[in-house]
Amino acid sequence: MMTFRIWPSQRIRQAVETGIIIPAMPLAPDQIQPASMDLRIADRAYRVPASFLPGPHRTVRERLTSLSTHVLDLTQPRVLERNCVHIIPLLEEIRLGPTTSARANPKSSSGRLDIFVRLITDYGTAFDDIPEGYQGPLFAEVVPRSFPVIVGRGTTLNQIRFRERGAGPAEAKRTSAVTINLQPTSPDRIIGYRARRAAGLVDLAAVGAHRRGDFWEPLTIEADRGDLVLVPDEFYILASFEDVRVEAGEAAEMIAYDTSVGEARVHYAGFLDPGFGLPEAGGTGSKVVLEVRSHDVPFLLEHGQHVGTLEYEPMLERPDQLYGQGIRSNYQGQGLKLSKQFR
Ligand SMILES: Nc1ccn([C@H]2C[C@H](O)[C@@H](COP(=O)(O)OP(=O)(O)OP(=O)(O)O)O2)c(=O)n1
Repeated sequence: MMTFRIWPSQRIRQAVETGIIIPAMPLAPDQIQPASMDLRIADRAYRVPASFLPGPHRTVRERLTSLSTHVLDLTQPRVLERNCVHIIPLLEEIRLGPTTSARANPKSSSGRLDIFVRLITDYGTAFDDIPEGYQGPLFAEVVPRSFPVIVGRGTTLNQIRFRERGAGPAEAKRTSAVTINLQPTSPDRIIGYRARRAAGLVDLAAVGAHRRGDFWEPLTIEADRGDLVLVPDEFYILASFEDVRVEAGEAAEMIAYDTSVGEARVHYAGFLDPGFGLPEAGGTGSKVVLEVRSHDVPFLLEHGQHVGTLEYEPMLERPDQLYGQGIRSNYQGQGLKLSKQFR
């Protein structure tokens, strides 16, 4: 029998002190979150013609030697262009013990900006999954989809969660359904946003500095309508119908419901912190943001359609800080919210 438990913030901090996590530069404030650590991009971005996995016999650097076509120096702010694949070494290396594995996911802000981000490891055969005992560097594959973005050394695009295997009775994961809201909940009747084509650059460091109307078209809906036709390949930000609540002793991950049926992909950011949506951490009424795209054909999305499932996992210990409590938390208590770069 085996149990799996997620490392809380204090355990992650300890792992930095004991050399399990090796940052190339001192950690940034707020880098350690209640159940995850933000990963920072390092000095260079390698343009490659296509996404890849190194496979069991090669390191990422070996693969880059033959695939890289151009190198961007990230010691100065640089533009990552839309639909170009970049491989970027991260400032954090890890030396996991034999009972620790890890999983990465885009940060909520990356998802909301339609930046496709996946983690790659040496000898990796899957994206975002780091096997038990992995020792080595970490890389991010980064593809901005809707907007070109400005990044530089230290920008955080994805995050890592550590999972400890232990003895004990296996527990079934608690799950809950996430459905789409297409009913107006505010006087402006806005239920979502569609990314504008040919908008400007988004500077990821410039929080609150971008006018939302320049980048996003608001979508309003009549109370008696309850559906929305998704135009193929357009990007939409919508919100869940459900208020979400993650208890202090658990963390959650959002999994796409069924990518073959639901043309609405819930694809990107999926980690929810302990305390997200908890009333005592200021989270009453927190919704999850759903990043939606239709492929190939126009698709009729309906109010209440099941698009994702939240899987809850126990923490190893209660984290010493919860989401929304004394830490920079941009999305606690949110309804429908664009990424923090927009005002
Ligand atoms: N699709 C998603 C994914 C996450 N969240 C919420 C739950 C998370 O606990 C919270 C913060 O997620 P991240 O840490 O990934 O977000 P950022 O680091 O971008 O923002 P913050 O500065 O608030 O930490 O956002 C959400 O509403 N919708």
